[in-house]
Amino acid sequence: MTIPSFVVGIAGGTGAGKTTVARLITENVGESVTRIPIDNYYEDLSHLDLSEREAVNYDHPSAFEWELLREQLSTLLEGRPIEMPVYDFEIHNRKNEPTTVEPTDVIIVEGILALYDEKVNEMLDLRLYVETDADVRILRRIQRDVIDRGRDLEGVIDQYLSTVKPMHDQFIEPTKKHADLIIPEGANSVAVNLLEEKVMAEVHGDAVRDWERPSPETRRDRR
Ligand SMILES: Nc1ncnc2c1ncn2[C@@H]1O[C@H](COP(=O)(O)OP(=O)(O)O)[C@@H](O)[C@H]1O
Ligand SMILES: Nc1ccn([C@@H]2O[C@H](COP(=O)(O)O)[C@@H](O)[C@H]2O)c(=O)n1
Repeated sequence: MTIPSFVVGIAGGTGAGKTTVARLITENVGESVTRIPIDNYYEDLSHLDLSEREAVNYDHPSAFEWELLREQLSTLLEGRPIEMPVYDFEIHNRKNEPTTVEPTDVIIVEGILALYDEKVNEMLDLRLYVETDADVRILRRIQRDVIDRGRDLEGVIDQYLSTVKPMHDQFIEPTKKHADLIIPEGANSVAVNLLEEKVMAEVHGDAVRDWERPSPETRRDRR
């Protein structure tokens, strides 16, 4: 049984480079890492038809099933496997079959609101916020949504202006204050190399953890 020793949260706006950072910092540690994309914890919307699901605001915190994420994360932290839901962006819903996820030394929790929920934050050993300019992010998003997620250009633009951008400003960007580190320009190589070394040290058991998370009060005092 593996009890995870290092849980990293990676938040940031759409297209900021969260998935890329997660991939790069873990690419040399093989199977010792588990990635938990919080997209998989979008609420089950099977009770809605496709056109209703298309109209949902997927950037609002209420779109996520936080209780399930908390529960499954703490199960992994106890060294037990979970049945993680799997999300399908083309149908705006979970797939029928979940996937079994075993606990590993390092766990990466990644998504636009990965630093939003207080209870999830408490389970994170390291909180990262990936920050990339909005113009770069929207260009990346258009490309990705049209090519990989089966969307049309007009729909991507409408969604960006009506929900993605306002929710980013209201809910996602403010979670930056919970971050231990802010990574500018997404996958910048200096930050990626440092974090990769840290992840490898955790996996090989020679990591030195000499920090203690400051309480919210101490953080405020430091400003
Ligand atoms: N530093 C970077 N330079 C160039 N392209 C990048 C960089 N980081 C990410 N990308 C590209 O931008 C797109 C979105 O990145 P991704 O990591 O999926 O973002 P997120 O997970 O934050 O939505 C992907 O096509 C990825 O290859
Ligand atoms: N059915 C859905 C669900 C989510 N989205 C968008 O995905 C974005 C989050 O994923 P990133 O990889 O970009 O971080 C989020 O901004 C949602 O708008 C969607 O379009 N459709």
